Amino acid sequence: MKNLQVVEKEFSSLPIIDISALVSGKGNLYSAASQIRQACRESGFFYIIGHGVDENLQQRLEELSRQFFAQDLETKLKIRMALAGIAWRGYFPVGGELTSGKPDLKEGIYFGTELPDEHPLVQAGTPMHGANLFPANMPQFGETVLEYIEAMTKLGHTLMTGIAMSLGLEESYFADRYTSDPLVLFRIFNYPPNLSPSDGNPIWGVGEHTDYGVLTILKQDDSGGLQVKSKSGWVAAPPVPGSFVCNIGDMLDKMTGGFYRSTPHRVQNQSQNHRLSFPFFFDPNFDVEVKPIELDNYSSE
Ligand SMILES: O=C(O)CCC(=O)C(=O)O
Ligand SMILES: [Fe+2]
Repeated sequence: MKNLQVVEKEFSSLPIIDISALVSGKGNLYSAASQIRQACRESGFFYIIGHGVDENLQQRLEELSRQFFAQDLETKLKIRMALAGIAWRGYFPVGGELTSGKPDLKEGIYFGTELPDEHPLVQAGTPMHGANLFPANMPQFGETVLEYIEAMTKLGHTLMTGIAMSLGLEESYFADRYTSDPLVLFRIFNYPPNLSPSDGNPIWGVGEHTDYGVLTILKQDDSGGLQVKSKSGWVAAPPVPGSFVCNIGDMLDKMTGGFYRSTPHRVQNQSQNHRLSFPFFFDPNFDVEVKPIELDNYSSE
């Protein structure tokens, strides 16, 4: 999370970019790349459509997630984060996660690439590497999460080719240097309906923050509540059917010397329902050192 005092840019909405050419490798790849460039310069946020991620898989994931969170706390705590140690996986209850020191109004589960105990990195005690904690009473949940992680990892690689092209770099720039074995973090959050406090201070589902990594790809349900910080105020990022919301994290902001923006955002569930969201964080290989990207076209739009 970067220093939030950076100069914000003005924007009033987030663009919707059709990335089907990047996914298929056919058609006008440069049009998608130039739209990505503009979005990353302006707000660091954009919707994608034409991504090809199976709708049925997404529905199954959402349904199973609702079933998981609807269980009593004791059952959910059977996969609590403390049981996974440094692998950093499992369930945390409402109030169990803080943003800038304040508890968020959400519960959630952390997942990552599934690695068996015998894997050398797990044996070596590498942080964030290990087996997932899946609920034993819902066998389909684990399978579906792994299928989704696979689909999103593929999408992450595709988007990184688009981002490379958008910077005028060769398509494989990130794959060659940084993301051949990406660190992926997948979270599922459940934001309870927001019971407005009597003192008038809003309770945030997630307080204002920027994302740490390179790229975040977010699936959200139809509740709404995500807001992105523009110079003159907060811009809503409401659900758009069939889309994901993508945003740039601090690492890519740093790598481009701030040319691409890691923009503060926050969540408040103002609906009467439980809001589910599914952020997928696509980050560089765990042991790689991230360096500035030398570009000669930083100044041109
Ligand atoms: O739930 C959301 O819509 C966004 C969550 C988020 O910003 C994050 O996990 O970094
Ligand atoms: Fe975020």
